[in-house]
Amino acid sequence: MRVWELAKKIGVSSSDVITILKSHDKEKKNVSTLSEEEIKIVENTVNKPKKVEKTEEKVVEKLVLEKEEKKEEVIGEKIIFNHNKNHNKFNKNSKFRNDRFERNDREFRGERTDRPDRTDRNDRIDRPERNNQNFGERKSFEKRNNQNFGERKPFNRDGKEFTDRDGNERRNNFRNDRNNFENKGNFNKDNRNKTDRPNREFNNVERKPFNKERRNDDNKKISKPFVKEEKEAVIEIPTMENGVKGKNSKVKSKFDKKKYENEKKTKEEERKLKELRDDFRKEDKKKKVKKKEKVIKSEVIRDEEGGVGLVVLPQEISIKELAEKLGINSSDIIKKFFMQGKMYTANAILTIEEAEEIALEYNVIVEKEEIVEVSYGEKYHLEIEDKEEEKEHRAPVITIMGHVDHGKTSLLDALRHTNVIEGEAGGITQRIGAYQVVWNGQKITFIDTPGHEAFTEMRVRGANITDISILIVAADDGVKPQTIEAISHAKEANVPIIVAINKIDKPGANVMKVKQELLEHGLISPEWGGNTEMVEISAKQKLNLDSLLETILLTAEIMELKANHKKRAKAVVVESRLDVQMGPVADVLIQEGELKIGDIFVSGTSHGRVRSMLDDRGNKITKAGVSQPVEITGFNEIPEAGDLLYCVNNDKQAKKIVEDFKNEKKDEINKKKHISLESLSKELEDQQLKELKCIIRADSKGSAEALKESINKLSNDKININIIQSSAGAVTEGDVMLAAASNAIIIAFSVRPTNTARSEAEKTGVEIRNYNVIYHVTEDLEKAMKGMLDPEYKEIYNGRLEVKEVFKISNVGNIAGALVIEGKITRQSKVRLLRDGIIIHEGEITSLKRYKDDVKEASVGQDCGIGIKDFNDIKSGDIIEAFVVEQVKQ
Ligand SMILES: Nc1nc2c(ncn2[C@@H]2O[C@H](COP(=O)(O)OP(=O)(O)OP(=O)(O)O)[C@@H](O)[C@H]2O)c(=O)[nH]1
Repeated sequence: MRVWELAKKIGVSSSDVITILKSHDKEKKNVSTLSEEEIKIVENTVNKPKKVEKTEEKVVEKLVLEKEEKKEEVIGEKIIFNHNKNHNKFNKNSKFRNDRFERNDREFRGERTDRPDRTDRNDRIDRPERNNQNFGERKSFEKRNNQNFGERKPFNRDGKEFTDRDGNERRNNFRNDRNNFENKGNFNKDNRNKTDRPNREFNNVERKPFNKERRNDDNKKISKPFVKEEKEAVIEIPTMENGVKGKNSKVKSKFDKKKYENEKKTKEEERKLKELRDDFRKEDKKKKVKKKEKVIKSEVIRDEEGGVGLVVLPQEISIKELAEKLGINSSDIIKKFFMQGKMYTANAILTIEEAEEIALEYNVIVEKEEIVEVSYGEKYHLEIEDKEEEKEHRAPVITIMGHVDHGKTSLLDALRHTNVIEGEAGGITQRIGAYQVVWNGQKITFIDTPGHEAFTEMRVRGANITDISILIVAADDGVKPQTIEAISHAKEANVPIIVAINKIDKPGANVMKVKQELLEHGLISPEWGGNTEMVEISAKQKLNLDSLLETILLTAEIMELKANHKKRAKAVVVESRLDVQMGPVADVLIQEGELKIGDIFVSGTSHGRVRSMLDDRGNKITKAGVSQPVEITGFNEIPEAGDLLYCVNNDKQAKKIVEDFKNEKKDEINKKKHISLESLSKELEDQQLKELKCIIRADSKGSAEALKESINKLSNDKININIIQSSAGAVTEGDVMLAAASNAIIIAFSVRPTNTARSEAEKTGVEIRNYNVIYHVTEDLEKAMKGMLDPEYKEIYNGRLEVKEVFKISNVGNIAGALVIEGKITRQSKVRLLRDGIIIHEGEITSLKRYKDDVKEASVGQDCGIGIKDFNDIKSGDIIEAFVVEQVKQ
């Protein structure tokens, strides 16, 4: 007979049989065949408890009586001994067993069962034996019945004592448990009464929950708390034969009591701990405040106790911050302002003057914080400083500048072909924004964006990429306005100039004349004792190009141009565009390190990963070194020319930098203030400015010179006035760019800016001051230098109109038939009549009509007729600038 067969026969579980045999040192499995002797052992063991059971029942009855007296509830025990199959709806003995049989059966058939861990159950399984012998090991059952049951947890015999102490709660728990249990559907109610046990009188309706509880013993899918209770039950509760346990209920009662006490204790402890913590926090806070105060006080530097203090403050500060810095209460400051009739909150922002006023009341002098401009690279720790020994020679980077038609493009093209390897028909196929030539084994990089505007635009963006500037002057034309501009730009950028006197092949070429003119602008050739190299060339005929290249290399050698070739790359965007197929494309010039395919980078507001790389000849390459121009793709958006490109560690870092930079940029645009005459006095006061840079534009060369002389005389030991450019003609975009890059103001003498120059000035915040009397210019500058320039009136630009036709009307005069090309003109507008950017007349309008009607204003795109007061010299093509003058509120 096998174990499971015997178990089935005698009505116990196989595990019980195994356990019984185990206690007799016989290791058996469910399918093991049993000997006669083993069967007997099992049968004897199983039969014995019946007697005990009776004894137990008696004991239980006795205990129940005791329990009634003590009114202590015990939940499980009743059910343990509940053998009344008639009323025990939740009798789980049978269910328990049947389940087991069923499981054993399934197990035997090799089916998966949710059999719980047997090791956990062994204690329970050997119950029959325990009833006879093993209880004694722990505590003799008899002894317990007589003495110890009460000590532990006597039964609640009537099952109604759930109302004592935590009884209600417990009952609820049971209800909940029951619900939970039933919901899980683990309990087979149909089997509940399938027990052949006699004398189950203990059952009553109230005990249902207990039975349910007990069912959990077998149910391993029960919630955690249940399992926990079950475990405790295993230790504490005496059990009957065939694995029926009432311990769960008993333990439940014990557990609940303990739980209650524990909970109470824990809550009490928690409360105390919380109180303690709060106290501690309060103290900590106090300490912190004290500590803070100490720090705050230390911000005011005093020579001696009670002496005058000094504090450094930013341009704008909140009351709260000021109070902290002064080591006082913000409410004190608020009160002071309140007394002055100003209602401020602690977060109100004060001007430096207001802060100074407050500080003085506390005997503290304010020093204004110096604003240190941090570059993009420095801000995000992208600039890596190199040790001298890490740096190696690098190729020079050259820009060509000069007056229109003096041969910039011709020279760039000529130079481009100087190193075309023989047989390379067609020369360089890919034209990118820069290229490299090799001369005498040395590389020279040329930036292929001629013109000083491009050069300055890069400078405005903080990219000073040019090492040497080539100033091209046509020998047959001499120094022209743009030549002068180019000189100013190069000088301002502190870039050495090499003059290329071009077109020497032309019959009218006069090199001497050119050199003389250049001398006037501070460029003196070495033969005349100066240090500006001058090479006579012909770009068209490729004459003397080699000597130009040699001069470049020589100058570069003197400059000792070096860079670290081995670190992560830093580059500058020379040109950018959107390619339909490749997306954003940029021509970049490597300035440091090595750029490789796959490198992750940031560049201004864009970022990306180098997807493809082409050299200046259109060859696909995988890496590029210092001074090498390459075309790369992989940007998420088009970068701007002049943006610096830095390789970073990962995509995450790149995104973060760009996000930060975008936000910063927004703020900067709002904050960035360019120098103006009004701000001059303030900046002088703050000692932030030692030099005022001016760009002069006048209606004639003569007036420009006269103005330059008058202004130069104004320089004193406190401030130097530096005229970085002075020429005739309308204010150009280039002037504005130069002013923006150099923090200069533009003095427009009887001239006006071009449309693009005006919008650029608006964008960059460059001040263009309009004058038509030299005396007024010097007067304003003097006042500004003394800090006495109080602007009373401010000009507000309205719009521009182009004169299309002029109508002569008798008794009225000339009327301009004009089209509003920008903004608007109103009846109140003042006007300036401009011809070639030069102010011909400034005055008021007498009439503003559309068709035959008088109108208040005419907007962009509309035609109108304008009569100008006391002025008839209107010509077709003239520009009328409309503006209003407003008084500045003091
Ligand atoms: N004879 C002669 N003509 C030249 C020389 N270099 C340039 N040219 C001519 O001068 C004209 C203008 O030359 P570009 O190279 O276009 O001048 P640029 O300075 O680039 O002109 P922009 O791009 O308009 O500013 C062209 O017709 C050239 O052929 C030269 O060395 N000799």
